[in-house]
Amino acid sequence: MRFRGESEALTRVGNVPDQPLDHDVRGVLQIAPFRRLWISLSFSSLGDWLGLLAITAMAAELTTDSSADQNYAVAGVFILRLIPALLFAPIAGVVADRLDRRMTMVVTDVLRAGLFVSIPIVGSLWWLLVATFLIEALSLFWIPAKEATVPNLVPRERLEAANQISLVTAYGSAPVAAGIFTVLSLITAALGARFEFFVTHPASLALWLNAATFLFAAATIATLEIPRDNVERAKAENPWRNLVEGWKFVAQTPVVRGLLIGMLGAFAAGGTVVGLAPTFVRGLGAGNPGYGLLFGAVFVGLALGMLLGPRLLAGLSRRRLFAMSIVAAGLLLMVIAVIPELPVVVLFTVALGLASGVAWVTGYTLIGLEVADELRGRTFAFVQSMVRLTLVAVLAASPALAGAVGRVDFHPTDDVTVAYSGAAVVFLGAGAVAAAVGFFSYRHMDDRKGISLVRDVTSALRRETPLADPITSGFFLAFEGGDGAGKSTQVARLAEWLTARGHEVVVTREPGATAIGRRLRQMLLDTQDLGLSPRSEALLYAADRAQHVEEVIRPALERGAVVITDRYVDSSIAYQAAGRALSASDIERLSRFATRGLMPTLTIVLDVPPEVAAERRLLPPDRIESESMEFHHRVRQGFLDRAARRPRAYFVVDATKTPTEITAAVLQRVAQLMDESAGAQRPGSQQPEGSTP
Ligand SMILES: Nc1ncnc2c1ncn2[C@@H]1O[C@H](COP(=O)(O)OP(=O)(O)O)[C@@H](O)[C@H]1O
Ligand SMILES: Cc1cn([C@H]2C[C@H](O)[C@@H](COP(=O)(O)OP(=O)(O)O)O2)c(=O)[nH]c1=O
Ligand SMILES: [Mg+2]
Repeated sequence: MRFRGESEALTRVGNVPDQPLDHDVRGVLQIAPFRRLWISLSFSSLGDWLGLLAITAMAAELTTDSSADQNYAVAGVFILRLIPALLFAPIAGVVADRLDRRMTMVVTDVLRAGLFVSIPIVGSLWWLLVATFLIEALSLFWIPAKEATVPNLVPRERLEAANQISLVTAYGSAPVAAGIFTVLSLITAALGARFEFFVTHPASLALWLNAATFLFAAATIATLEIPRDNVERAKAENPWRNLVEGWKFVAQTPVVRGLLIGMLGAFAAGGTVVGLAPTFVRGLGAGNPGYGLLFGAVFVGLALGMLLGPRLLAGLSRRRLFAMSIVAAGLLLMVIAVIPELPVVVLFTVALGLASGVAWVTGYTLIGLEVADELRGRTFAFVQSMVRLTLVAVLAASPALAGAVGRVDFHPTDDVTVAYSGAAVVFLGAGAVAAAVGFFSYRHMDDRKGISLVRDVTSALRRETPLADPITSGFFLAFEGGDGAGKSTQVARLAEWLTARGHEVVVTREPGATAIGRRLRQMLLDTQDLGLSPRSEALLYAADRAQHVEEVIRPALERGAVVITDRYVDSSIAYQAAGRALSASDIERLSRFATRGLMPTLTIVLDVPPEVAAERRLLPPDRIESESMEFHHRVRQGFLDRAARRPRAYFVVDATKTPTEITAAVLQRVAQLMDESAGAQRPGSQQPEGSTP
């Protein structure tokens, strides 16, 4: 069963955004409503960190008996912060989608402020734990409401910049909070001389300041207008159905599933690193300073990745970028595990942080771009709860696993021994898992199947227009060969056969299939010598082709038609590159620019010696036909070389045979191709029933 509104629930952008993503940070902050949300977010994240510091400090103070008890109290705080996610996240998602998101944020902020104020006043450990649990539960309602709101305030092309700012602010406020906490501790000490209360409750100031940040955040949000789409749809059903619908959506939508799996892989690996970093560093023979260095490296990398990564690869499909960065993070973790040298480890850790930062930002952006408003809250809530669940599981399991593995000695040669700690071995495994998961997620949601990743990445780095989305419907066949090889004859026969089999067939040619193209054709084939230079000739053919693809070929393929073109890119390679001796790679680049990378499924080359072809000619020769025999020999070789390089995409026929023989060979090959692709369940391909031979 498919999810009811899948096509509407996904707001499809296409992987190559129509408008390039705009990473101008100042620009996005000029959007007043987003700026207000961001200010509020900055204050509440500052408050969050401050609260975490204050609460853990207070938990330790309230349990003065023994250091073991203190550890338990602190661990208890962490566990209490994670548990609500499991219980409430799904409900929080439904709330974020059904209710007014602004009200949700304001109410949760005010309630959190109240709880923070109450902690030092009640002053007991049990209340501290209860309040922590409640605060975390409230945050769970606040987060999906906030995440789902960002795409409503910011135009799509600025969404990624908005996410970058939000994430960097959320994590960047941690050191600021630590600084404030230290200052507050000093003030508290001074106040303690006059008021007994501050001696017994040293974390109170931090908690109250924290409460103030939440009140401020609430006041800021209260003034915000949040436009919503389609809330009515979510409200039309009962909450229970909303919940089930949210789960189904996540489980049945490939992008979201791929995203979730990728994020879980990344967080599992990340959790392992956090949990085992101290042991791992000890295994390297580096103590606390090494640990600090490694932590710093992760944060520097994360910040770099969040800020620079998306900009560096602005033109790349976000789905590809997301999965790729998770694979990279996994591989980097494996490298870190096997090289037991601190400087190398630190360097790779920066890279690891970078890859994770990119994955994080793009993951959020993808949800914002591709999930429709009324399901977004539930999607974010789901991601949140799964991430936390994974973290708890991994944090609990990885130390035990590392202990069970123990030290492993590796002997590259007889007299050399490299010792690996259990932590290193677990890192290796976690890295492999993350890489595999990233690869799986890539396969799952790749939206540019058929376009090489390397190609996409290089053109993104070079700031070239990315190749267009691959065509997944219709069939694209090209006939190539010298003048008089018999192309027009064969095109007509193939078209007739395909039409008889029930296909919509579009027959077209180059140059001159469009109004612009016909004018270009006149210039190109005029026998009167206008002194056209080879480069300008190449550009005119490319201009004709660009118009041809845009006006004729792409629309027909999108309808699911079979397009047969008499000449295409290979003619330019053969005539302009091989014939006119221009650079083949220049011509190739020019053609890619003109076609945005659209290539035929199959190219049929009719191969004939130019002398034979010239004898078939009935009309007087045009400008190109008038070229020398050497020229036409080079052209012929140009076609054959090209076909030899990618034999699977070409079918070379000896065109000295009779037309009937050639047709038979061509029909057989085309029928085979269509059967193959019908077997491969190519979406949209027209395969009328009863037409298989
Ligand atoms: N296999 C063949 N053997 C002999 N003559 C052919 C063959 N195919 C086509 N012809 C003839 O050669 C001439 C050029 O054919 P055409 O299909 O227009 O070639 P192209 O489109 O490649 O220039 C036409 O007069 C056509 O009837
Ligand atoms: C499409 C294309 C054609 N040409 C030349 C080849 C042909 O001589 C001419 C097109 O003429 P046309 O009469 O359409 O071809 P044919 O004689 O094979 O039926 O343009 C190029 O040089 N470069 C190209 O990219
Ligand atoms: Mg022809």
